Amino acid sequence: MPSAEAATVRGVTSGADGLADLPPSPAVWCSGLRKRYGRRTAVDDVSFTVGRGEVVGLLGPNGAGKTSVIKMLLGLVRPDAGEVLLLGRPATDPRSRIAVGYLPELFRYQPWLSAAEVLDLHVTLAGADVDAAERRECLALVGLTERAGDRVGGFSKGMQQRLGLAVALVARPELVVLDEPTSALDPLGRVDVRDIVLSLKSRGVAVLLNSHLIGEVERVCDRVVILDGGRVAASGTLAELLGQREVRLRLAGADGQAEDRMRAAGALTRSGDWFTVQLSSDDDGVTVPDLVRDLVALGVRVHAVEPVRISLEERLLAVLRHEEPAP
Ligand SMILES: Nc1ncnc2c1ncn2[C@@H]1O[C@H](COP(=O)(O)OP(=O)(O)OP(=O)(O)O)[C@@H](O)[C@H]1O
Repeated sequence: MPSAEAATVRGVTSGADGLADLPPSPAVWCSGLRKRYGRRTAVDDVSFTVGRGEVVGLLGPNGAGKTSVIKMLLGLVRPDAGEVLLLGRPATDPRSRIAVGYLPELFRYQPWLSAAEVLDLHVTLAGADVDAAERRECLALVGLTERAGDRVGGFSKGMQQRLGLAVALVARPELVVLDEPTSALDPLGRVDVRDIVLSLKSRGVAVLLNSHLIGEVERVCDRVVILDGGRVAASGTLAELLGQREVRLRLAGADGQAEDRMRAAGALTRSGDWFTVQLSSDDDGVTVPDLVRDLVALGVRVHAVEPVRISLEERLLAVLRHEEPAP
């Protein structure tokens, strides 16, 4: 039983004083989301969760339904069916969105206001207690310190997207929803967003990230939900989706005994001083460390240990081309 469920059961069975043991509600919980536009089904029976402090990537081709799902989560589009809980409250309750930051796919801010004034406006709208120093820090985080007093009407698209990110972050959210946050950003800006997402995660803030930049998703996300034709085509942790199929070892002094030990871990191939061991799909994560320990004990010098797994891009393409069964 997953630990969260176990904790829930503990909390319920241990009576009133066990309430403190209850795990916090997920940042996002949605079940059976469905949306049709005319005769077109945009979203069909979509369910997933984003845990507290978890970074979840939403992937899928154009028109897969990613933005429609995000809008339904945030109450911007009414689902035809399904339920949403945000930070433990039904999404139909406006209070569910108090601690949610959102960067929309299409962002536009009041062109007559300065960047600092846009932030002030959003702090007021959120009813948050964020002092002037913290607002300045937020603009600094997205690289807009120099432009804080400039009118947004004169901003480039990338600068407006950076401002949108500051708007999403300024009221100290517990959940941040980013819909293609780097679509207008230069490579440095993309790295900034990656760092910001990782820093949110380290502070326990949950992030739902919709991005076509698969490398970005692979670097920052704990879990991925792949949508295709409005449905969840695959979902899971990166380890579940990508697996660890092989390990490559560069060894010196590997004799027959060392090769036998490697064969015990999986099928072995050799090219010079590189050895590749195929791992079994139900490997519980101890095979490689145990193997390295035993090789060292046999007097082998271990120069390199490289896990080999498919990239998220390869996995995504395989799922979308129906080449592999979805996990
Ligand atoms: N307001 C709308 N009216 C009619 N159809 C819509 C509307 N919004 C979305 N759709 C349709 O719903 C489907 C899903 O669109 P959505 O924008 O959710 O996809 P997406 O996965 O975010 O795509 P992209 O990666 O191109 O941004 C598409 O077929 C789209 O044409």
